Amino acid sequence: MHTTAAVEVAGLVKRYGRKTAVDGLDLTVAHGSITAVLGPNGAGKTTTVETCEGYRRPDAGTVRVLGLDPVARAAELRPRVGVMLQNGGVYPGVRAMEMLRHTARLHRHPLDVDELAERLGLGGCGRTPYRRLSGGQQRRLALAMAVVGRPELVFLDEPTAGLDPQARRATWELVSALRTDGVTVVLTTHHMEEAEELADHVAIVDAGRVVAEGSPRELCRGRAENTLSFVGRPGLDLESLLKALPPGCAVTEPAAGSYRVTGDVGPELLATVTSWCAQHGVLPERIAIERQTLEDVFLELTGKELRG
Ligand SMILES: Nc1ncnc2c1ncn2[C@@H]1O[C@H](COP(=O)(O)OP(=O)(O)OP(=O)(O)O)[C@@H](O)[C@H]1O
Repeated sequence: MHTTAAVEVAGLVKRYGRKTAVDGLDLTVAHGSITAVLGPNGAGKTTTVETCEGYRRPDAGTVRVLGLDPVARAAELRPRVGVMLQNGGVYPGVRAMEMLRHTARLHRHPLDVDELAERLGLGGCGRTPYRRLSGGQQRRLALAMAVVGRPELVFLDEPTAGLDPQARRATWELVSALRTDGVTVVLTTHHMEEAEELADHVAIVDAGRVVAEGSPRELCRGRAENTLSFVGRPGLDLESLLKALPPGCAVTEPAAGSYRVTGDVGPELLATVTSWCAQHGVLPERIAIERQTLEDVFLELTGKELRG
């Protein structure tokens, strides 16, 4: 059992000159989980991740990674933490597989390099110099380098930016497999469906702070826009239906015979409503479900206008 979190960020402040990039950010990442950090351009995601990686010193607040200070204990953390930077960090003339083999040799028990390359679709470009790889190939190589040493924790900064659908799928499978192996993953992304598909925990960052967090379902749950509607005979006993529903739900009949249930709309709620209908001899027609997606929640929290 772990007694501390894999990553603990408390009150982090980071400034570049007069610009405050991170402004009192708190984040706790549980061991063995996948945490997605979302936020508009310039929200402070990369700065936060780079501080956790030990590349930047906090101006205020504390950062602990696997219980250690990432700057002071960088040497201890290096073999335990995998890092995928947004921009390569690879010498441009080096061939892809040479780079991966070199990185593998720095670790005691690396993954099988050829298998990993094959899995990420890098098999065909192993002899290509880094600078001639496509943007997507460079990202996949960076991902391979981050995980080849079997780290306990990996930071992935926009791992699927610019990837085609197949490569994105392969990346998702690799990230899921890391969780199965007990690896903790922290990733930043602009793809809401990526966070919904992969993340156990999502932190939405805006203007250098976490403005909302929770599982994707928690973040979308319980909003007025989550509704289940159906049509039945007019004048159903709304109080009786409400009693059957979990706490936090509401039922209305906005027009005669037209019903609206709001709350945590999921499979359980649908089953409860239809079973109540069956018990009361009602055949619900035109059942429709509307749920807020993570993207709706994100836009609601961070605004719809473009940021500079
Ligand atoms: N080295 C730097 N020097 C000066 N300002 C910087 C530097 N790096 C980042 N910034 C500024 O700090 C703010 C946060 O940047 P950061 O890269 O952390 O955001 P981000 O959320 O990762 O954005 P994106 O989604 O565009 O990658 C931005 O306003 C950016 O312009």
